[in-house]
Amino acid sequence: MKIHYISAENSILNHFLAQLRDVNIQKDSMRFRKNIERIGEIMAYELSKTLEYRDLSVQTPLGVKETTCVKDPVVLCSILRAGLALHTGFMNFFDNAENGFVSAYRRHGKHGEASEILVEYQAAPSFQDKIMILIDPMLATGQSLVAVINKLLTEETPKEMHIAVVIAAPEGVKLLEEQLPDHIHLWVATLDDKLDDHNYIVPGLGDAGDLAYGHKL
Ligand SMILES: O=P(O)(O)OC[C@H]1O[C@H](OP(=O)(O)OP(=O)(O)O)[C@H](O)[C@@H]1O
Ligand SMILES: O=c1cc[nH]c(=O)[nH]1
Ligand SMILES: [Mg+2]
Repeated sequence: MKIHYISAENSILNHFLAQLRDVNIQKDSMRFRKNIERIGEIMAYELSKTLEYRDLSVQTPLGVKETTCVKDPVVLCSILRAGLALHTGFMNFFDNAENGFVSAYRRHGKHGEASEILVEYQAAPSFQDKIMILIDPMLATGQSLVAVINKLLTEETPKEMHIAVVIAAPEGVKLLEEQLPDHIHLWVATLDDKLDDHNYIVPGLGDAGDLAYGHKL
């Protein structure tokens, strides 16, 4: 897997990440969603630098400008729920992209123990031979992303596959490296220290889905 750590050099991205994590600022759910969206825009821009471009002639009122545009169709696909705000940020930049949505949740056993990840809902276009960007802000154990990708890749083969996450735990990065093909790109806004006993990222930010959309039952 090719891993790209976006906050390796200082930028305004760090302001948005700091606000996401801040236990007081993050209580403002509109700001929380907006900051995830802004990070999605930054990640989309960074990722766009690695894509292939084709020539384009643009007619202006005064002449013709030879320029370039993204060569291949892009499919943005996010994992519900927490992926939605990050998805909006990517969509703001890849405005012609097709869009897909999948669900992933952990089924708990009778005694509360965690079992397998179920990927049940899927509403997505074909991504055969396209640039596929899979979006989820939190990479904790990595099990949700592995389950989703294993299901998606049995159906079709994209030209390129990119995974975009905001905060990653080392445990999740390791699982993805072990389980996913080498050609996949992983884009990480920031890498944290570890997981806690409940598989939350430390220091992380808490529960991204709940902070963006409220507590679920
Ligand atoms: O790497 P993993 O250990 O699999 O965990 C990461 C998953 O957990 C979060 O979703 P969550 O299950 O909280 O759902 P939500 O978006 O509805 O809150 C997050 O958005 C990922 O999808
Ligand atoms: O820390 C975590 C781990 C998984 N999902 C979250 O929202 N936060
Ligand atoms: Mg959640």
